[in-house]
Amino acid sequence: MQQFGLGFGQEIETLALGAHQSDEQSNDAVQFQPNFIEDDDAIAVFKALSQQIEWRQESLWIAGKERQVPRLVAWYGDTEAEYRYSGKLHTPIPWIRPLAMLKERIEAEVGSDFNSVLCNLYRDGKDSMGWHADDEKELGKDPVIASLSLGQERSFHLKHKTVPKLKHKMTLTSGSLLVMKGTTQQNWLHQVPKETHITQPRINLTFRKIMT
Ligand SMILES: O=C(O)CCC(=O)C(=O)O
Ligand SMILES: [Fe+2]
Repeated sequence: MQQFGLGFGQEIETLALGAHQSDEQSNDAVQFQPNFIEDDDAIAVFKALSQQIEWRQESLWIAGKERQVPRLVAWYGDTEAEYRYSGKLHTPIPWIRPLAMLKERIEAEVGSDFNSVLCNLYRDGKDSMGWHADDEKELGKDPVIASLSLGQERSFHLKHKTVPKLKHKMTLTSGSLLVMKGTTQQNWLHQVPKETHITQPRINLTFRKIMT
C-alpha cells in the first residue's frame, strides 16, 4: 500500500538551537531530515496535493482593514480537532488519502501521533508566513510539530524570543521533514520570508496534535 516511497533510516540532523546556560528548563529541539521523501516521489506527492487539497484564500482584519493572507491554506483532521489560528476557528476537512498516508509515515518516523494537518500553499516567493510561534493552547504545552516541505525550496528562519543574538536560517528543500519539539515554541519564533525572485510554488504540511 506504499504509494510513495518515503525514505527511512536517513541521516537526521539535530540543530542545537543554542539553549543558554541560565535556562535549565528549556529543551529546545529541532530535527531536520533533508530527504525524508525522495525527489521523484516528492514531485508526485506535490502534484497530488496541489490538485486534491481544497485550497482556500483566507483573509484577516488588521487595523480595520481586510487583508488577504499571503498564501492559500487548508485544515484537515479528525472531526474533533478544531483549531483557532489567525483569529478564526477552523473545523477540519476530513482526511483525504494522500494526507492520511503521509500522516501515518510521519507518525512512524517521529514516534508521536497527530490528529490534524495545516496545509499551506506558497504560490510563489511573494507568498510568505510572518514571525510566529505555534503556541496556541490547543496544541498543549510542548507540542511536537512535524513539517513536510514539497516543491520549491524556501528559507526558514528561527529567532529566540528574548535573546536577539540567537537566530538560525535553514533551507527547507523538497521532501524534507523538519520536526520542532520540546520547548521550541515557548522560546522561539519562526517565519518563511518573502523571496520575491522565486516564481515556483511550494506546499508545506504541518502535522499537529490538537488536545480535544
Ligand atoms: O511553511 C513553513 O515551512 C512553515 C509553516 C508554519 O510555520 C506553520 O504552518 O505554522
Ligand atoms: Fe509555524
